[in-house]
Amino acid sequence: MSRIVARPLTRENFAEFGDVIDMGGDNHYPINGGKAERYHDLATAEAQGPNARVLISMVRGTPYDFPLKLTMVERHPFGSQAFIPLSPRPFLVIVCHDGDDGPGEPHAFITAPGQGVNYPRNRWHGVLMPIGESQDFLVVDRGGDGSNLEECHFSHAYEIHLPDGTA
Ligand SMILES: NC(=O)N[C@@H](O)C(=O)O
Ligand code: NI
Repeated sequence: MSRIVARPLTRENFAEFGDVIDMGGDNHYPINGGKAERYHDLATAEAQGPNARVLISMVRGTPYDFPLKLTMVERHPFGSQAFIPLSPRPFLVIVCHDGDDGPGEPHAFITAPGQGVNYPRNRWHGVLMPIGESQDFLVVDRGGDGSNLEECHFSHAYEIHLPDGTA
């Protein structure tokens, strides 16, 4: 089984896959007379297809055991999907570029505590994977008619490891 070790997620190394949702970017400015700072335009929510609209939901995810046997990734053909953690804990992010016939090799990242991600429409990704304990997330994705879920089961599984020292 191919072994993949997750690497720390940064704006730079995740840029080819999607958007990072945190306060580490440069696009921020004061609002409300200086009583608040807005971290602006971190990601775009995409919603296409019949009766499409952008949804804001919450998800309580249960943790996965590691090393993880990754057998499947999914994508959403009609819209993007963002996961913003409501607690300052890292979670695992799996993404793939498009391959010749389905997803390419998986790339595994571990977020910084509190960091969220946005998968653009049709980005292959692993399902939500908390680490160590249950974690709540805000989810921004697409609602509407039609099937917005496409799954791909790999012909061979991948063994996903967390970096040494991850809780
Ligand atoms: N179905 C759902 O809300 N979540 C998945 O799409 C996922 O990416 O975890
Ligand atoms: Ni998804």
